[in-house]
Amino acid sequence: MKITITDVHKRYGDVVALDGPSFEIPSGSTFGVLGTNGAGKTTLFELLVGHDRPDSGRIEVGGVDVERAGHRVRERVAFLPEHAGFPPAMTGREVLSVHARIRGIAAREERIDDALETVGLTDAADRAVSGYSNGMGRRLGLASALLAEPPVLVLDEPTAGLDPRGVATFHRIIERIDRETDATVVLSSHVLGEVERLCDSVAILEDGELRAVGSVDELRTAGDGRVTVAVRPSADRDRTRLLETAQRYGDVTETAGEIAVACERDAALELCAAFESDLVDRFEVREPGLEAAFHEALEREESEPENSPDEIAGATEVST
Ligand SMILES: Nc1ncnc2c1ncn2[C@@H]1O[C@H](COP(=O)(O)OP(=O)(O)OP(=O)(O)O)[C@@H](O)[C@H]1O
Repeated sequence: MKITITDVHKRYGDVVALDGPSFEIPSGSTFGVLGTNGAGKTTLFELLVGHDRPDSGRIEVGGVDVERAGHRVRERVAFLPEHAGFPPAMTGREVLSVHARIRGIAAREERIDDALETVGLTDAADRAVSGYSNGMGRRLGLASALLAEPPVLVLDEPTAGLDPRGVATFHRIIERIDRETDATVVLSSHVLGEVERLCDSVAILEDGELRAVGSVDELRTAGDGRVTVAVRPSADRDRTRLLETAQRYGDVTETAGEIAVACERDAALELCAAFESDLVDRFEVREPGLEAAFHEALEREESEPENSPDEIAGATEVST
């Protein structure tokens, strides 16, 4: 089901949470909403699922205005909020049973079994939720969202706070939903690698404004095309020499012991040759990706002089 967002504005007192983004989310796609902290992602989702109303502008799901649809929007859109809590003494199955009854879902037992199976909680279904891990709790929230077999599924930072195994499990579930259903999945994330892996298309928000929108491939290639050469020094004492070499070829950043050089593709080959191999422990050439496109989209639109690229990068909590 296609989603159309048109010139949506939302303020909370003096804070402008959304400042007129307009874009379309194609039917059946997996769509990522990326943005720095406070960019307006959750606000957009709250409006999209009908929990709140825009001050102006319009959001349509399958041609129906969300505001006018009122509570009937729930027939079209299911939501996994960032923080979902459940009564700890209930079992997972009991939680879903209550949710299904509240929503008037037919063939409840069958739907509950299907949802539990999709999120991999069949074996834990009859255990109390108090004994669930963080990841299991998130998966139970997703199962609840799936009960109504919604044409649109909105997931607010579905993997935030999960350990790597929990993240991988969640990715597999989303990929399965993508493969096996026609649902349009809209998710937000700070993790660019996750969006790159799961999503067909992406919108980048900052300060409530749309900075970029398009398919992941389009945004990747819209970047400056530079590759990143990443190396780890064999020993800490070799860092300075490697840094001196790297700086002759491109823009250098250092994180967690890794030296990363963003440079032209031709320069990358020369740089690889210039590094003295015995000084380098690990060596990798990374193709341009969404991360570069993301930073570029934010920097291109940067208008406030106090928002230096460093500050923006520092505020994004970006990881790959
Ligand atoms: N209920 C509210 N009352 C007041 N201000 C709010 C409220 N909800 C959001 N805001 C403000 O609106 C702006 C957008 O917030 P929002 O939560 O939508 O951003 P976000 O992109 O989801 O951020 P994060 O990645 O940190 O979750 C922020 O400045 C936030 O402080």
